[in-house]
Amino acid sequence: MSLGNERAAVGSPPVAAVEAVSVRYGALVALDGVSLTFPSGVTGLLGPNGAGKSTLLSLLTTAQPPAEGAVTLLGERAADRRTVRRVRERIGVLPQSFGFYPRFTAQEFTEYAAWLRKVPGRERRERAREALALVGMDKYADRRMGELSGGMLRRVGIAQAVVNRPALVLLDEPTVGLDPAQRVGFRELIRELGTRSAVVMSTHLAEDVTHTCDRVAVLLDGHVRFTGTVDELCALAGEGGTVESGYLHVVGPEGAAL
Ligand SMILES: Nc1ncnc2c1ncn2[C@@H]1O[C@H](COP(=O)(O)OP(=O)(O)OP(=O)(O)O)[C@@H](O)[C@H]1O
Repeated sequence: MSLGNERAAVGSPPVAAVEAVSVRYGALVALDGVSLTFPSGVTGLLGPNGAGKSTLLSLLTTAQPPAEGAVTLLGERAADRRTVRRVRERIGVLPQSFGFYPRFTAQEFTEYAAWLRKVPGRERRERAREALALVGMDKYADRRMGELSGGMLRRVGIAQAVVNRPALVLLDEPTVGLDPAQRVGFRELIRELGTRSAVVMSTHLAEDVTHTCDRVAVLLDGHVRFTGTVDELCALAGEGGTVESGYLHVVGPEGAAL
């Protein structure tokens, strides 16, 4: 089955980019002149609590504009409302927690997400089926959302994020609340998504990055402290370095809590 977005060729322009973006909440500076590019494959955002990961994701979802700087999505500068509306149709989002009507079945919920993303009416049912099959939830398509386990809900969360065959998928801590076996399955799923779309995911788990990501950006106090491949991050800690030791090398004692 194909979701229709082949991996971009090497050397093609990034799928998303932020340039010198700043975000403030009152006096608090959540992002301070951050520049990053997001190519195809899976990019992990690592950083301690409050580093600015969710704020950066919210810029990429177009949920909020930056106070300063530019956000470019799928080759278009997300500056005016029309452009934002257009690019939104090609983006998939799994927020940290998502609301749902508990009496909706998984199929109905996913079709509803397809409607929100402007998938044509005649295609919605099939696309929802396809997305639920991708996350291994096809056998639970008729089960009500209020009756699903936490892990099943996360799977449906991914299904709704990819139902529009997005070119860019944004996942905010997708493995939170999953048991170890579910986490392994989820990592495979995210790697699979990374072969079809550019995926950006925030996480607190070094293991998620080790097993899932091609590239990683480390944020601390609203600044980018590192960006590069996972191997490059590991190498910072010397021979035998891991994502965790590379991360600690980058953030030092002040950012030690992932
Ligand atoms: N809506 C808001 N109003 C005020 N301050 C906010 C708001 N959202 C985030 N912040 C603050 O902005 C900073 C960055 O928060 P953000 O949620 O982006 O960090 P994070 O790296 O995602 O953290 P976590 O890992 O805990 O989810 C934090 O200091 C946070 O308290």
